[in-house]
Amino acid sequence: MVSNGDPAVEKSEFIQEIVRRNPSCIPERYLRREEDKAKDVDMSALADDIPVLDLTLLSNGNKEELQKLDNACKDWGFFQVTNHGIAAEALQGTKKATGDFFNLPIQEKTKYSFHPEFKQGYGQPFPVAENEILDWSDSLLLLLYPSQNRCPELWPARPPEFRGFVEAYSAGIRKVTEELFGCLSLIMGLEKDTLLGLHEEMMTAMRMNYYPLCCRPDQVMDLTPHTDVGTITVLTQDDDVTGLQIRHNGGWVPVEPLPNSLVVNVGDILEIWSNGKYKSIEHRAVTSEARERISVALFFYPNTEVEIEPLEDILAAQEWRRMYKKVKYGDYLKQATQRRMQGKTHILKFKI
Ligand SMILES: O=C(O)CCC(=O)C(=O)O
Ligand SMILES: [Fe+2]
Repeated sequence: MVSNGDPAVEKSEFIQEIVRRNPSCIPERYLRREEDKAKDVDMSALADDIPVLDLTLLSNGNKEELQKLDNACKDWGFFQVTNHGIAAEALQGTKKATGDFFNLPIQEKTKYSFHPEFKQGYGQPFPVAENEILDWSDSLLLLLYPSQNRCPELWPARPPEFRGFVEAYSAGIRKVTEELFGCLSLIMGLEKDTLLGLHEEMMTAMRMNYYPLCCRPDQVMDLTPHTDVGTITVLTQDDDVTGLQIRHNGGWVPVEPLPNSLVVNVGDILEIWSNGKYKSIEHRAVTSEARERISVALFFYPNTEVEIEPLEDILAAQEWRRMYKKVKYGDYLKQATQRRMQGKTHILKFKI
């Protein structure tokens, strides 16, 4: 019996609090279904095949590396990036500040509780249906760019270095992202500044994920399988605990942390712009060890007024038909945030 049946515990919104009160309790609402577990196909043997790219080579126009980027986006939708120019101290400091925030007393953290109107803050960002199984994670979501989307009152004051790290880290990751969009534009046969320009104003949101330890990690899901709804996502994760898994050939492949590297994935909008050439891949978080884990994801997405559809130049160069309808990004985002992330459900609505 893993659930202790205490209704006060079962209603708590923060899994970290539930674990703190009783580390051996797994409330019913967090237990995975047996039939879902039975569908898991372990493909960890392929972990070493997930591409690792060198950003300096990419930026210098190295043909072989650019070809690897093209293959990575086509075949995996995920890759790791080294030589990206972000100092190890900035990466480690951001993760440490994230951990320090989550380790504050709950009364301190709830000062930054999720604000439904501003759509950011600490806590569950999506409405959850009564019968839905909950994820074994808590998160802090902050909208960073454009700066008028910021809610300074939802930026934690503790630890004191939190704000400085987020500012420096997100500025560094935006530069990496701009560089990647330049390289992607070139390999898609477009002008170098096309993809960045298509955003009109590149928006950025940051989700800090905290996965508390679990006495029976096999019984829970840290983060439900989903795709990201922007153009690309750049993530930094703990160096010494594997948790992120990606869908590949019907199974799940772990993304083994490569210290001080970044994990990048294709989001739904890049899949649409490329008319399906690049894939927004389902991913999830699980832990096989009784360990806590942290990840920090930066999501990049276009201005909400931008009309999203397969690019004309791409269609002209492809042998297959147009695969997605036109949609205003704000409408895409609205339908995607009305319910919890789940599989590829959002993009499927716009498939022709
Ligand atoms: O924690 C991870 O590695 C994955 C996080 C993620 O997929 C997300 O925040 O969208
Ligand atoms: Fe994600």
